Amino acid sequence: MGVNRDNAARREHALDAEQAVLGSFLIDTGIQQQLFARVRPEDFLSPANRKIYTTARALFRAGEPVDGVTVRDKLGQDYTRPLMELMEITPTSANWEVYAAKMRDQADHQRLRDLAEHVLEQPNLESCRPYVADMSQVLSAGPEADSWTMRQMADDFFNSQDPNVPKPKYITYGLDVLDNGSYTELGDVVIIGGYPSDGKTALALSLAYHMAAEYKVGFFSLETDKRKIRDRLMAHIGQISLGDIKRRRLTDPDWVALAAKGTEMAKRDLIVVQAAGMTAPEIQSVAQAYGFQVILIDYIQLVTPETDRRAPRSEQVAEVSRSFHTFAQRTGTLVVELAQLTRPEKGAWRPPTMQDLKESGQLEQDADMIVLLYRPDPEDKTLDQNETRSLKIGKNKEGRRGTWLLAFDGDRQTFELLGADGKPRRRPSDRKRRKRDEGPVGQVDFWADGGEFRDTPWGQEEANAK
Ligand SMILES: Nc1ncnc2c1ncn2[C@@H]1O[C@H](COP(=O)(O)OP(=O)(O)OP(=O)(O)O)[C@@H](O)[C@H]1O
Repeated sequence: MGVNRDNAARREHALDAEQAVLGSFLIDTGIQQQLFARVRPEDFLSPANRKIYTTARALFRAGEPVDGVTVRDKLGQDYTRPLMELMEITPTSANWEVYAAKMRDQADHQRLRDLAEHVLEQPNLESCRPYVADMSQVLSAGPEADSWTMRQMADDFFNSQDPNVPKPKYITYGLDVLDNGSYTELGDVVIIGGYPSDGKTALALSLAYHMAAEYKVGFFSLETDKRKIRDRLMAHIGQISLGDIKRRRLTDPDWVALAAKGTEMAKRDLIVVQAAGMTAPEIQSVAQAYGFQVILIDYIQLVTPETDRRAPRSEQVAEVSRSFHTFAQRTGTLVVELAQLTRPEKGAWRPPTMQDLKESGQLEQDADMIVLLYRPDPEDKTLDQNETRSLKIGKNKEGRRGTWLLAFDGDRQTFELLGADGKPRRRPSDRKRRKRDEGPVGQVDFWADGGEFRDTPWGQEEANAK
């Protein structure tokens, strides 16, 4: 009985705070910008209050005025009375921040209680982990925005340039055009866009394997079966034929090649997660539970949206995109999202652009770097459709953009930058022709040649407009 009374009192208290926050922005337009940036929809325990809030915030974000009339127009006549009451019972907007903090506390407390209930239902320690990770996430999210004054910024800048301070560490991908021309760090979002079957998964697996030498990497596969991932990785790592793996025709030299990579493989911290049907928060919980520093999502449009299923597809994808953007920043995780591109209307071939990212412009907005991978122009008879790919850096917030030609060896799931002579440094077909008795291919550095990022005849750079 006592517990129920406590719950009821807590709820009543929370609803008072919600009404005070809603009333505040309805009577005072001056606080709206700050309030809409600080108050999260999930802080409202009452669905009706949350609806008023999200409607008003959507109006504000669309640049529309927000007051009792405009919000009522969006919500319908049924809300006339509740909106009027909200304005009547709010004497001042001066205390909105106190009420917003109360709401946040209440909502976080409720979330913890819900998660604790889930923990109690779990049969073993392992299945508790995602919930405990979520609990620590709730507890670590501070209510205050992380702000920096100009003075603090200047001080920090001078300190950061001190020669005694270790240089910043940027992510290396094992692909020289990315390694030398981008400055992505943990906490960023990178998109690899491509049409189906153009090699996004192959490229992402190679990047994941490379990054796993330094970071704890999680590869979330929403589409490809983990055994297929395994075969592709082994073809890539051992530089052996994927076709031979499929047909179980591996020879002694192939086994030797794989065995030679045993020590290297053991040191790579790469975990493949079968993630079909997962939502963004579910992926994020698993990522936190495993402590991944880098996650790759194959592919983003397959992540199950949490929003209303009847909402337009673009809104659903936008929600997923924003969720990963916030997650990357909040947890300092590098998020690499694979994304499908919409094929252009029938007609002449054209290289894809960032606007072709399927179903959402939000993806483009949330990314720090966007890489597009595609087959060359079919009319260009000098380039083989199967063995060549273009790699375009379409968005590079802190670096240069450009387009490069790569040789793609599908049978070994390996990409290689084309040489200055316009030919692959090692032609895929040469590799295929390699005699079986030649033994293992010694080369591991499937892209990294450590060379300088240059304006080369085979890479055309574009002026970075942004
Ligand atoms: N044994 C093989 N020999 C040659 N090429 C192969 C072989 N196996 C697969 N490939 C090629 O590898 C590529 C694999 O594409 P991948 O699945 O990585 O593309 P994707 O962009 O992720 O596509 P999707 O979005 O449909 O998953 C394809 O171009 C395929 O033709």
